[in-house]
Amino acid sequence: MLAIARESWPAQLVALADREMLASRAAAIPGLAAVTLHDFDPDATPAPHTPGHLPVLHTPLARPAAPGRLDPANAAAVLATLDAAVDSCRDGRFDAMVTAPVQKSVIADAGFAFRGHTEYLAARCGVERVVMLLVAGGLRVALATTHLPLAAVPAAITRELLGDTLGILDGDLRRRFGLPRPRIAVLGLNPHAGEGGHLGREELDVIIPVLEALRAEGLDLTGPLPADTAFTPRALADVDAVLALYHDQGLPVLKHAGFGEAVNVTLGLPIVRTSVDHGTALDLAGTGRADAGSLRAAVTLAVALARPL
Ligand SMILES: NC(=O)C1=CN([C@@H]2O[C@H](COP(=O)(O)OP(=O)(O)OC[C@H]3O[C@@H](n4cnc5c(N)ncnc54)[C@H](O)[C@@H]3O)[C@@H](O)[C@H]2O)C=CC1
Ligand SMILES: NCC(=O)COP(=O)(O)O
Repeated sequence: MLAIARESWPAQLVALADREMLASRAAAIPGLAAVTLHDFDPDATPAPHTPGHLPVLHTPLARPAAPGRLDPANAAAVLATLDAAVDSCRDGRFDAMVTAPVQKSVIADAGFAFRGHTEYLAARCGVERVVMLLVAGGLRVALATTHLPLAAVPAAITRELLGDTLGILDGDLRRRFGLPRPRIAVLGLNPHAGEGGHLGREELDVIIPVLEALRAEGLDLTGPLPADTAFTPRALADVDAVLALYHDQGLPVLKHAGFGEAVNVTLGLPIVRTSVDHGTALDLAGTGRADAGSLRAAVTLAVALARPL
C-alpha cells in the first residue's frame, strides 16, 4: 500500500484483495488515508498507475482480518485470491502478478497442502518444475530446492532435478533477463564441495555429471563450488547467477546483501510472477513500520519482465 500511494509506474496496477480490509488498513496508517480505492473496471482502457489511486478487484475474506492475527478461516480466501490472479494472467487480462507474503503455516493449518507460492503457482499452472530466483541488484541467487526440511534435501538433489533446474534458469535468464549466455555458478552440497568424495558423494555422483552433460550442450556453468567462498566478490565477478542447492544455503547471503530491496521471481511459469523478499513480519503488523522497498522493487521488476525483450 505504501508503494502504491507514492510511486509511479508505466503500467496499471490492480490490487486483488478484500476491499474493506484494504480500506480499513489505509485509514489506519498515517499517509495512506488519502488513497482512493475504486472498483477495477475490466472494460476500461488501462491507464498507467497514478499515485494515490488504486483499482481493486474485490476478493472477499471469509472473516474480517486484524493485523497480526492469524486466522485459518481466511486461508481459502487467500488461495482464491492467488487463483484469481493466476487465472487473470493466464487469460491475458493481466500481464504479471506481484504477491505479498503469506503465513504459510496458517494455510497449512487450515488443511491445505501449501508449502509456498512457488510450489502452489507451479501446480496451478500445470507446470512440473519451476525455479525460485532472488534478485538483489546485480546478485542473482536461484534455488534447486525450495521449501523442504533440511534432512530431505540430499535425496531431492537428483540428476533430473538439477538438469531441469539449470535448464529453466539458463533459459529464463536468456529469455526474460536478456542475458545471451548466462554464466551460472553451481554450489556444492557438502563442505569443500565434497572434498573429493571424503565429505559426501553428491558432487561426484550427481552434480558433476549433470554439469558435464549441460556444458556439452553449451551452457556456461562453473562448479560445483565450495559454498563458503562462492559469494566472495572475486568469485562473483564473472557470474550472472548462483544456483544454491537449498533455501538456507543461498538466501541468507542474498538477504544480507539486499534485504528490503530484493525481489523473488518464479522462473519456468507461463506467467510473470514476482514477490517481495520478506515474510509476514508479524512483529511489525499494524505498526506502519514495515518497509515497502521490496514491494516497490517487485512491482518494478514485474513491469520490466512483462515487456517482451
Ligand atoms: N513470499 C512469501 O509468502 C513469504 C512468506 N514467508 C512467511 O512469513 C512468515 C514469517 O517468516 P519469517 O521467517 O519470520 O520472516 P520475515 O521476513 O517475516 O521476518 C524476519 C525479520 O525481518 C523483518 N522484516 C520482514 N519484513 C520486513 C519489512 N517489510 N520491513 C522491515 N522489516 C521486515 C521482521 O520484522 C523480522 O524481524 C512465515 O510463515 C514464512 O513462511 C516468508 C518469506 C516469504
Ligand atoms: N524465503 C523465500 C520464500 O519463502 C518465498 O516463498 P514463496 O511463497 O514465494 O514460494
